[in-house]
Amino acid sequence: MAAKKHETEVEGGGRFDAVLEHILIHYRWVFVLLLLPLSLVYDALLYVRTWVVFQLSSAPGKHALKVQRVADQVKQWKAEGGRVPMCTARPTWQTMSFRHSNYKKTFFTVNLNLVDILELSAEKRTVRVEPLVTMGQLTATLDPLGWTLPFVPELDDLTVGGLVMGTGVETSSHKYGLFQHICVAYELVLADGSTVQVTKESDPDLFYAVPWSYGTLGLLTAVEIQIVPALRFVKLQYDPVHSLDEAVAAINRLLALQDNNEFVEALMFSKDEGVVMTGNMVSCADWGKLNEIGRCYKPWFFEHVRTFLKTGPAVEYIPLRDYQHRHSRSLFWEIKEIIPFGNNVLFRYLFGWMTPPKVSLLKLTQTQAVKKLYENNHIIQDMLVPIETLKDAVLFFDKEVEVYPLWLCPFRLPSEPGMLQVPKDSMYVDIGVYGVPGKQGFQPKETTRRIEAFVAKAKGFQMLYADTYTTREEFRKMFNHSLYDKVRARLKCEKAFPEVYDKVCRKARD
Ligand SMILES: Cc1cc2nc3c(=O)[nH]c(=O)nc-3n(C[C@H](O)[C@H](O)[C@H](O)COP(=O)(O)OP(=O)(O)OC[C@H]3O[C@@H](n4cnc5c(N)ncnc54)[C@H](O)[C@@H]3O)c2cc1C
Ligand SMILES: NC(=O)C1=CN([C@@H]2O[C@H](COP(=O)(O)OP(=O)(O)OC[C@H]3O[C@@H](n4cnc5c(N)ncnc54)[C@H](OP(=O)(O)O)[C@@H]3O)[C@@H](O)[C@H]2O)C=CC1
Ligand SMILES: CC(C)=CCC[C@@H](C)[C@H]1CC[C@@]2(C)C3=C(CC[C@]12C)[C@@]1(C)CC[C@H](O)C(C)(C)[C@@H]1CC3
Repeated sequence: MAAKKHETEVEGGGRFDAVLEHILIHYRWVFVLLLLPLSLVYDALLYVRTWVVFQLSSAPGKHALKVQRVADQVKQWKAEGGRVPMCTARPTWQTMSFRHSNYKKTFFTVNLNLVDILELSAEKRTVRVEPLVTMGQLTATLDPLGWTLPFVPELDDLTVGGLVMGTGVETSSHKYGLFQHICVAYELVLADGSTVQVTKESDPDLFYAVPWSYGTLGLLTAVEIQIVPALRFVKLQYDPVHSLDEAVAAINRLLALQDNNEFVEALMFSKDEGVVMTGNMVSCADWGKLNEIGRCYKPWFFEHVRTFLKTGPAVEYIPLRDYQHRHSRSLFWEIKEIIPFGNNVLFRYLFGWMTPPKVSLLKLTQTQAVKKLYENNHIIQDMLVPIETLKDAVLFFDKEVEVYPLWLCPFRLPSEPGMLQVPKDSMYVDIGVYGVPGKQGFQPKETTRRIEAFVAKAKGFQMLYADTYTTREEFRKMFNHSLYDKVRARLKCEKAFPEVYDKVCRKARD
C-alpha cells in the first residue's frame, strides 16, 4: 500500500516535472518577457555608474591603484601556498560563453574591478582600456568623438579582456585580422605578482602568446587598441546570390579588391541562396535610403537581409553604431528561439524598446529543462577555415546540420607566432552556425566530433566560447602550443594557472 502510494507520488511528481518542463520549453518567452524590464534596470544601473565615474573623471587616476589590488591578491595567493590555480572572479553567468565554467567554484578567484576607458590618443591613434570595458561602451564613447575600433565584435556585452584572451572576429577582419591583431600593448599581472607592459618590441614571446591563452599566462589589466577615424554612416550594398558557387565567387572577388570594401559579410539562407553584403563608412547619406536598423521597432536585421532575396540588389545608408551592433538586437538569429514572435510588428512597437534581453540574465535564469533542450537540439559553433575550403565547408555543414542562416565572415590571418600559426599570410573565413539543426538524427557530441575532424583536416580552428569535444591531443594539434608552453615555463605558470584545454574542454564547462 505504502509502495503504491509512493509510486503514485513519484508518478505525480514525474507528471508535474513533465508539465513544468513543457511550460519552460514552450513558453520560455513568458519568463523572458519578465526579464526584459529587469534587463533595462540592469543596463540603467550600469549607465548611472558610468556616468558618475565620468563626471568625477576618476577612472584613469585610479587605474594604478586597481592594478595594485590585483597584484596584492596574487601575492596573497602565493602567501597561502598557491594550493589551487587562479582565474578571474567574473561570475560565469555574466560572460558571453555558451556555458558556465566549473572551475570558478574551486579556483582562487581574483577580483578585477576594471571597467573603465582610460585614455584616447588621437596622436598615437590608440585607446587604452581596462579589460571589462564592453564593445557597447566603447562604440558609445568613441563613435561620437569621431573615432572607432577598426572592427567591433558586435554583441554589446563582449568585453575587451574576453576578446583578447579568447578571440574576436567581424566584417572588417578581412582587412585587419582578428581582435588580437588590432591590439598594440597589454598590461598583465603575472604569477609572481609583478606587473608588466608588453608590446611586440618589449617581449615578443609574451605578446604573441597572450591571444587565445584564456587567462592562463597572467591577469590582463589594460589593453591598448588601435583606433580609426569614424564616419557617420555605413553605405551598405546587398547582393543576393542564388547558388553556392555564386556566393563563393562573389566573396573571392570582393576579397581580391580588399581595399575597396571596409566590411564584407554574407548570410546564407539555404545552401543555394544568400545575400552578400559589402560596405564602407561615409560621412553623408542619401536620406531617401537611410535605414536606422538599430531602432527598436525595426525588423531583426537578418530578416531584413532575407528580403533582398526577393527584391534584388540594393543600397542602404546605416548609422555607424547601428551597423556595428546590427546583429545584437536579435542575438544573431538566436532570439527567434527565445521570443518566437519578437519580430512581429506589434511586438516591436510595444515592447521592442526593452529588447534584447541581457544574455547574462538569460544565462542566470536558464533552467535545467532549457539547458537540456539546447544540449540535445541546438548547435552553436564558429569554425575558422581557409577560404579555399569555403564551398566544401558549407556543403559539409549542410549535410551534417542544415542550420540557416549561416554566417560567413572572411578574415585575414597573418603568419605570426602563437596559437594560430600558419606558414604564410592567409585568408580564412568564420562559418557561424547557430540554431536548431534541420537534419534528423542530430547527436550533439557525435555531430560536433565530425565537424571538428573536418575543421582539423582543413587546417582550421574552432572558436572556444562554445563546446569543444576535442581530446587534449587533438586540441594541441589544432592549436600550436610551442610558444605557449615556452612562455608558461618561463613565467612559472604551472601552479598558477591551468592549461587552456582545462578551461575550455567540455568537462570544464557545465
Ligand atoms: C568624452 C567621453 C569620455 C568618457 N569617459 C569615460 C570614462 O572615463 N570611463 C567610462 O567608463 N566611460 C566613459 N565614457 C562613456 C560614456 O559614459 C558612454 O557614453 C556610456 O558607456 C554609454 O552609454 P550610452 O547610454 O551612450 O550607450 P548605451 O547604448 O546605453 O550603452 C551601450 C552599451 O554599453 C553598456 N554599458 C554602458 N555603461 C557600461 C559600463 N559602465 N560597464 C559595462 N557596460 C556598460 C550598456 O549595457 C550597453 O550595452 C565617456 C564618454 C565620453 C563621451
Ligand atoms: N564576434 C565575435 O568575435 C564573438 C566572440 N565571442 C567569444 O566570446 C568570448 C568573450 O566573452 P566575454 O564574456 O567577453 O569573456 P569571458 O569572460 O567569457 O572570458 C573569456 C576568457 O578570457 C579570460 N579573461 C577575460 N578577461 C580576463 C582578464 N582580465 N585576465 C585574464 N583572463 C581574462 C577568461 O578567464 P576566466 O575564465 O579566468 O574568467 C576566459 O577564459 C570570447 O571567447 C570570444 O571569442 C562570442 C560572440 C561573438
Ligand atoms: C563569432 C560570433 C559572431 C559569434 C556569435 C555567437 C552568438 C551567436 C552566441 C554568443 C553567446 C551565445 C552563445 C549565447 C546564446 C545564443 C548564442 C550566442 C548569442 C544563448 C542566448 C542561447 C540560449 C541559452 O539558454 C543561453 C541563454 C545560455 C545562451 C547564452 C549565450
